Amino acid sequence: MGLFSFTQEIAIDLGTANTIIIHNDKIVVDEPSVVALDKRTDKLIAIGEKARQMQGKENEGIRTVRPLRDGVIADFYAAELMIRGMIKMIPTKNHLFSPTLKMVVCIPSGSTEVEIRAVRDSSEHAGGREVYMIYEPMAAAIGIGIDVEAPNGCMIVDIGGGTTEIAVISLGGIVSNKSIRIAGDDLTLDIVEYMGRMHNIKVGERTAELIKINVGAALTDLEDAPEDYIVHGPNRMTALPMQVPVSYQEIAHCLEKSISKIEAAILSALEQTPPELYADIVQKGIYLAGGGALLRGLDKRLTDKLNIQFHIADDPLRAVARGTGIALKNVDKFSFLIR
Ligand SMILES: Nc1ncnc2c1ncn2[C@@H]1O[C@H](COP(=O)(O)OP(=O)(O)OP(=O)(O)O)[C@@H](O)[C@H]1O
Repeated sequence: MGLFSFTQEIAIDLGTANTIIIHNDKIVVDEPSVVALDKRTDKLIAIGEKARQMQGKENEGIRTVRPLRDGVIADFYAAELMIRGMIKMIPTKNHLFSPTLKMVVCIPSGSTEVEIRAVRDSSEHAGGREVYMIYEPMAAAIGIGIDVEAPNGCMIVDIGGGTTEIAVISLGGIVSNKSIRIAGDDLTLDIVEYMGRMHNIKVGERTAELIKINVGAALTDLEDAPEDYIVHGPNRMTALPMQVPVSYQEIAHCLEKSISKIEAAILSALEQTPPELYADIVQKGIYLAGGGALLRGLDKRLTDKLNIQFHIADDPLRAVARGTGIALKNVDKFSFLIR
């Protein structure tokens, strides 16, 4: 290394929907996991929010790409450009020399060897010299503030964009885990399909996501009910503009099937949990993390259905990133990090 080389330590929550980077205990990047590329040359045009704004509005020369699908890298080239570009967004005092990167990156607990390799390769190509990986539910648990090394079982349900990860953690390891490819993005697609079928209105994924955020619900009877949300878009048949008020009750119906699948996966994970750990989980409750945890009434629905208390993590969209940041400071201590 040269005389002026310095090490920058970063933690990356590389998500299907959002990527968050932590540096010096602070969130320095929080952007949608999207890149816009020149169709002809494959050159990078925009990253993150700027690229997201181009989604669905591309002209002939531009394509937007989400490099991750279902929690894993689906497009290596785009993933590398995205990681590199987001690292460049980190405000740094020293612009003259590029730093040596020490990174902790989180990966879905169901990742195959090939998928883990893909994250490592992309991180190294983006400048990582020392790359550690951590499983997402472990990072979520640490981010929630759980002592993951204690001889106590805890269950984390992390509902992200592409995957729902359900894991039981004890003594610094994942005892059992279940990862299903039904999560926030599937709920969004349910809404796209529903709006077309029931209201004859064509909506894109961004509008459907806004519907989910504004009136998405897991119960048809909410104590704190949101007002109807007005959706604007073209009629599917006539292409004329229309506006439709949507209530949370109808969105709860529309999401029912996917939520039931998440519920069934949690139940099956509980069935596979060893009895001693099961008792700990019943006593402490189950923790919900990831953006999906924000769906109205989900915690209540699960609590009532399974008769175990569900707790929503503080700022659930950032729990995994917070935990990854803590792991970064403890790379010598946490033996469960993948080197
Ligand atoms: N208020 C909300 N209500 C419901 N869903 C929400 C809300 N806010 C965000 N989401 C959803 O959360 C998902 C993103 O969550 P998160 O950032 O935890 O996922 P990710 O880490 O990018 O994905 P993955 O873990 O699958 O790789 C998106 O599908 C988004 O639509």
